[in-house]
Amino acid sequence: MQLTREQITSVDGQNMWELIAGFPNQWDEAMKITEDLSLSVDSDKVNKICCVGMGGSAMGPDLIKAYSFGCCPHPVEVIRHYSVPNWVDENTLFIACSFSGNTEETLSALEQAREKGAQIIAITSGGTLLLNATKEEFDYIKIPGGIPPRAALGFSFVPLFRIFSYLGFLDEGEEALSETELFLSQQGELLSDISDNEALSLARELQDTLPIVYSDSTVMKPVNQRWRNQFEENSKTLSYGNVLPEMTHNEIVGWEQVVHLTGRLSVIMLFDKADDKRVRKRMRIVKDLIEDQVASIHVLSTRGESRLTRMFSLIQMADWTSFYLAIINNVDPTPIAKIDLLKSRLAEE
Ligand SMILES: O=P(O)(O)OC[C@H]1O[C@H](O)[C@H](O)[C@@H](O)[C@@H]1O
Repeated sequence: MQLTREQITSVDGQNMWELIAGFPNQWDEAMKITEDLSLSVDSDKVNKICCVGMGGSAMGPDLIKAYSFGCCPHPVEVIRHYSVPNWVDENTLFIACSFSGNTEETLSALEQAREKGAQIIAITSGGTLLLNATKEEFDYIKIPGGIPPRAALGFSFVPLFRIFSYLGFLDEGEEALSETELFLSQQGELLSDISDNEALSLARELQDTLPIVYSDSTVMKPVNQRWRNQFEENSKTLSYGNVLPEMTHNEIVGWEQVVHLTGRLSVIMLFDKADDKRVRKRMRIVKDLIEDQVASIHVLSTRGESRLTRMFSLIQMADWTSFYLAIINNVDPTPIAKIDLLKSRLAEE
């Protein structure tokens, strides 16, 4: 059954539709903002990279970490906390990512990294982070503001791509950025056709279930995480996930005692052509072993040529699927009432 425009506009009060549909343009804008990037970081000194960010602003760092897994010569760590690890020092490239520039965990971690003499770059649209960057004169990339951080993934990821590329840490270049932009426009056209599209059909099959997302643990790990985060923030639907091979050493056994949930769980398996072959085989076996306990099981494969395009092909699918699930659930995808409530309670103490 198709959706109507009226159905969408009556639920999507703050126009998440526009943001998801506008993602390819955002990608293009982010490429333009960062095309003449120049940094004062001393790349010869850098021997490890530590990124900090929370929620939607940790997704860019997670993606660059996974994307550069096979080519970056240095370890990359992503911190989602007030504190930084003891190893952060003057040879650490420390990238602070906060869309608003006011997230307390990110600001606290940044302060510690400053004290330890790390080389700092900030990616933000404003707030205290931008203020600190200008006052304390560390490198920053200013991105446009005014939208929910999770809808600003192009603005948070492309600068990271450009930083890593500038420092010579990547094996794919500009052509991967352009291929991704073109791919996102073309796939976006298909996924925004409300008469019938893949994301909408998937959302319908997921309705009234708890979606569980499985994937390989290297390149696809943050893509897996994006699916869950978007189900949670956009669709207001609890989602769970895990990565292979690890889950085949413990979690798979847990499927023995979920009889009371049979029919209430759905599984999404994310595949990429570069997945480890043994992991791929494990994934297929897992599918066989759990198939009769789930409401539905969906195998999704990345599309496109470059690793970058492939990762973002399923990110865009996640964004649209979570959007449609929100509309089907009759909830506005934009507000995040529970996070707002939590923040106001935190401010009381
Ligand atoms: O990007 P920031 O402004 O630092 O925000 C990070 C996170 O903060 C809040 O919890 C928002 O509700 C999240 O959606 C967001 O991703």
